[in-house]
Amino acid sequence: VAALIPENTFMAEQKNLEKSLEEDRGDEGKKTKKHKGQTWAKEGPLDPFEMLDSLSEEKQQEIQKALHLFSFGHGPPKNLQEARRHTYRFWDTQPVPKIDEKVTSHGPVESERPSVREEPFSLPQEFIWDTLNLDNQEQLRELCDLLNENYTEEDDNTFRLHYSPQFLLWALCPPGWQSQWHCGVRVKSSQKLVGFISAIPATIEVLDTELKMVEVNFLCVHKKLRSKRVAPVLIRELTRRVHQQGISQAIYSTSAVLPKPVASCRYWHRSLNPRKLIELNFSSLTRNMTLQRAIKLNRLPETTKTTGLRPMTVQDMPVVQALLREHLKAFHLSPSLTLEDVEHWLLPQDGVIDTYVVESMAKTITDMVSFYTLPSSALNHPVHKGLKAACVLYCISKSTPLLQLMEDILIICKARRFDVFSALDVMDNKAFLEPLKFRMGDVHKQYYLYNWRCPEMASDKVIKQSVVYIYIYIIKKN
Ligand SMILES: CCCCCCCCCCCCCC(=O)SCCNC(=O)CCNC(=O)[C@H](O)C(C)(C)COP(=O)(O)OP(=O)(O)OC[C@H]1O[C@@H](n2cnc3c(N)ncnc32)[C@H](O)[C@@H]1OP(=O)(O)O
Repeated sequence: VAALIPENTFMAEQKNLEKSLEEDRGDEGKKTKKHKGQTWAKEGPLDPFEMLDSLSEEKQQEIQKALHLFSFGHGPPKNLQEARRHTYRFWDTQPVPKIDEKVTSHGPVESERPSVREEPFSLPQEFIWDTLNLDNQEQLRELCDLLNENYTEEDDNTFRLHYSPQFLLWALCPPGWQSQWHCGVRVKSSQKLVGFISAIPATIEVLDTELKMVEVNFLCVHKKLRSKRVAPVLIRELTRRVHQQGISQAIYSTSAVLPKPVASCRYWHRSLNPRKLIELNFSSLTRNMTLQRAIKLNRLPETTKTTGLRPMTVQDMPVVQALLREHLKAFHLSPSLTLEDVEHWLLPQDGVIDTYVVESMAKTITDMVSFYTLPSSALNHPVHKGLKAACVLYCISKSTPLLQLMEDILIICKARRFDVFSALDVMDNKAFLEPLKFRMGDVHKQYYLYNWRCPEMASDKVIKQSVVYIYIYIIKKN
């Protein structure tokens, strides 16, 4: 790395950027000063973006591998012990409970309406804010590229996410979406998109309180701009834009441990194509396990058992909504879904979202399972081009035994050439994970509420599902 990057280039850039961002971090313990001109890139020895881009793909990958090796121990804490030792320069300034706080009460951390500043938070002069217009194909494609190349937490360049434009429209434009909540950062000179954060509207039941809030997702900073305090500026700017609409609470989930999780969940994975997963190094063979035994262990019946299991249609929407409403009542943290929400989030869309329902002899819908599709591409693999994952969103079984229903869904997914099926241990999922041979991943997912205090809850009391798993990271750790 040192040989490829002129000495001090990144250090100098980082100092300038840090300085500029600090001037805007008034509430990170420093007084806000007026923004002074910055000398990022142009007066430095070389623009690091141009320099790295001019290298061959092979060299860039070598650098990324090296950065990955040297980056252990950096980044936000991954567990509670690390969190207790970490100084949260940004998060300690936000209306969230402290990491060690014993929360026993419910309610807003700050109940007064915040005064909302009119103008956006300022960026170093080489960068500009850009509200993305996702109706514009070009901008949607740019967002796909940013996320597909940068939306992984740990990257050793073996896999790349493959969000499609349709998937992002599904995830980012549900009923009530607002374009100002699709908040991007571009390099002024080249217009390259290098940062993004989003919010979508959500009505969430937290215990017995229904709150209109936003769900924050797709926080992403280009790999070459990491660790420069860009993320806090993106979060502040999005918060300002959400406050402008009179909303003061948010829900979000990350694998990082921040102050302070309301619930912690874990990923589980079911191999549908064990040979491929092993060849791709996603799964590994444990001691005493041969490839043949792994294939046998994961074998599924050829045909499904449940009569009346079929894809959901528009006509099913009201019944599915009622089924969900009834089911969600049992949970402490759950979304409240309108008919339009059900249409948007659950109605099957090829390559994005699938929902299967069970129609009884009496023509009523008794059960449902939904899952979304998350493909990724394998980089530099001699045989395999990519990997197709299904991630469960909701499963409700009222009449069909849960194990039978889920096994049938696994059979359908295998027939549809999914390689792996993933689930979090939220809702009632624990009941089918081990019996159906899911394997526990070693990555946790923490759920957070912004500006809302509430005691910690067990994962099986949570039903809020985020549609954006950082899949590659999760699977490889399995
Ligand atoms: C009322 C409305 C409110 C709306 C807002 C509600 C809050 C929403 C909150 C966001 C919900 C997002 C939900 C999702 O999308 S979760 C998915 C997050 N994205 C990724 O993992 C993709 C790959 N990684 C990246 O792009 C970067 O590493 C990111 C952008 C994550 C951090 O960039 P970078 O690595 O270059 O770091 P920095 O130097 O700029 O900044 C360092 C500061 O940032 C804190 N940090 C690090 N990672 C996260 C994280 N995932 N959530 C919140 N904070 C995070 C960190 O503790 C430190 O603060 P502190 O330790 O000093 O205090």
